[in-house]
Amino acid sequence: MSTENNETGGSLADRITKPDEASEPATTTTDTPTKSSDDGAGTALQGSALQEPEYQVEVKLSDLQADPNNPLYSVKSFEDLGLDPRILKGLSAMSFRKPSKVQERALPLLMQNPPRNLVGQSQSGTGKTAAFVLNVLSRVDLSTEEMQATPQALILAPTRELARQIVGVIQSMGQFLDGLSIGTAVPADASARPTRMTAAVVVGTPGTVQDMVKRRILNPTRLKVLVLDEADNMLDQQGLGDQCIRVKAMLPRTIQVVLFSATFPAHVHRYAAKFAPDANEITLHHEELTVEGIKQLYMDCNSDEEKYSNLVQLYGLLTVGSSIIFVKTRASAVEIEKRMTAEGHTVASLTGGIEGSQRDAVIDAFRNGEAKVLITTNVLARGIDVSTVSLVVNYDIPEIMGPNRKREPDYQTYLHRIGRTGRFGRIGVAISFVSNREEWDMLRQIQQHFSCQIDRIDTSDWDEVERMIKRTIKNSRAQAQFAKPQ
Ligand SMILES: Nc1ncnc2c1ncn2[C@@H]1O[C@H](COP(=O)(O)OP(=O)(O)OP(=O)(O)O)[C@@H](O)[C@H]1O
Repeated sequence: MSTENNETGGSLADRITKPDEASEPATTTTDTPTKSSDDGAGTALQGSALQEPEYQVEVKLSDLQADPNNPLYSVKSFEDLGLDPRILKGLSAMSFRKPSKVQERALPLLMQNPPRNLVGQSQSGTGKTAAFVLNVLSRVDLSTEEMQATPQALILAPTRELARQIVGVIQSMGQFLDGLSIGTAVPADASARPTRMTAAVVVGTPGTVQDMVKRRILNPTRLKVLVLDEADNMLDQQGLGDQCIRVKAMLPRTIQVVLFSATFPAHVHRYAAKFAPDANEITLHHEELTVEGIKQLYMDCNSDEEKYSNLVQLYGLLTVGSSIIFVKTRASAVEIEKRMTAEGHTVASLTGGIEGSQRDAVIDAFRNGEAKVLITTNVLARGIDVSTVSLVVNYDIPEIMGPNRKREPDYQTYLHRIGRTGRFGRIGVAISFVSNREEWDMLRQIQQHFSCQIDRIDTSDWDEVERMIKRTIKNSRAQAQFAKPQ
């Protein structure tokens, strides 16, 4: 086991656009599991099966899961992991046939008694959510009505979109557990009134949860599991980190602390070890972090205006599946959306600047395929799982301000952004736009840091660009169809 080295330090304040506001009133919706929902990876998987026949993923998956070098590989079955039969039924309903590597390794460590803390790392899209959700569902006591209404597990995520997605996964996985209710604690619209949290599993953003505990509408005394998803971001980002520490200070001392992320830069890893003392660890080298199924490309643009015209040229390709365009600021997301819409293209945008219910409507439309091109900031860089995303565009290279106010690549965010495609064995394309020397240097550093290849797209022949990208996206489908069971 080893940890990452040579990570850039510095504040991550710029990485996520206003993910949560402690001062905003909380929304506390409580859900009971149903066989489908409009949010969450479980649904995305079932939903995508409607658009892409299931075998296209299944056939490829079984090959990948049989390769010991693949992060999706496992020796054991879910049955071998000692899960409750009702949970196994939930997994089967979601078409989860075999655990991934991180699920196989993490679950025995998470489920051991007495409980031990865990710091777990695994590549984007390899099933970390299921790893912590299965532990949570295995540990909650639903034997009485009183316990069913008592918060026992708390899962914190950096954004409302990710919190809602995790709720969707728990609903799907726990659909056969009688009496399971799941509460969502995310910032509410100004008009909403917070209500008492009466769910066994609570998923929320740190500021809102902190606020609810303070107001005594969330009783923390019976909590036995605390999960931080995207833990490096949660602990390192200004504001979020403080909120997480304050929330933890209000919880029982014996609580099991579980931290998951695809990235744990060295300085956060040291800190994580304090937040989750004596933890078991699953870690990766940073060279191991890129996902094989994601083809990384870049495009030379001579100016900002050329970035825009290249994006418009790409529009036909962006709608082959679904696409996410990452930009640096809220203002440019809105501006590009307006401009493209005025020119007759159908695009949506989601930033931290819009109200919660509107954000929910945009992400839901993107999940169900109504909106196929989404322009966003780093607010959606992490965790979002929409299996139909085949193309990610870094309109602006993710960067942070390093020492001496020098622009430096934001390695973690690059990895999380491109990881919105190529999920759980799927193939995807990530294109980064480079419009000046500094951006070019940053891209080169990213390539060196992850020891990965980022190929140039020659934009002198757009027909060839189109053919090349389509070939890459479609190759996976062709292979899968070729192997279609008769
Ligand atoms: N064992 C499994 N079999 C089939 N599909 C799975 C399995 N585990 C997870 N998945 C699917 O894989 C996708 C990615 O999972 P998940 O969102 O948990 O990834 P992650 O590791 O948390 O990624 P990120 O680092 O980007 O947050 C989801 O659509 C999920 O439903």
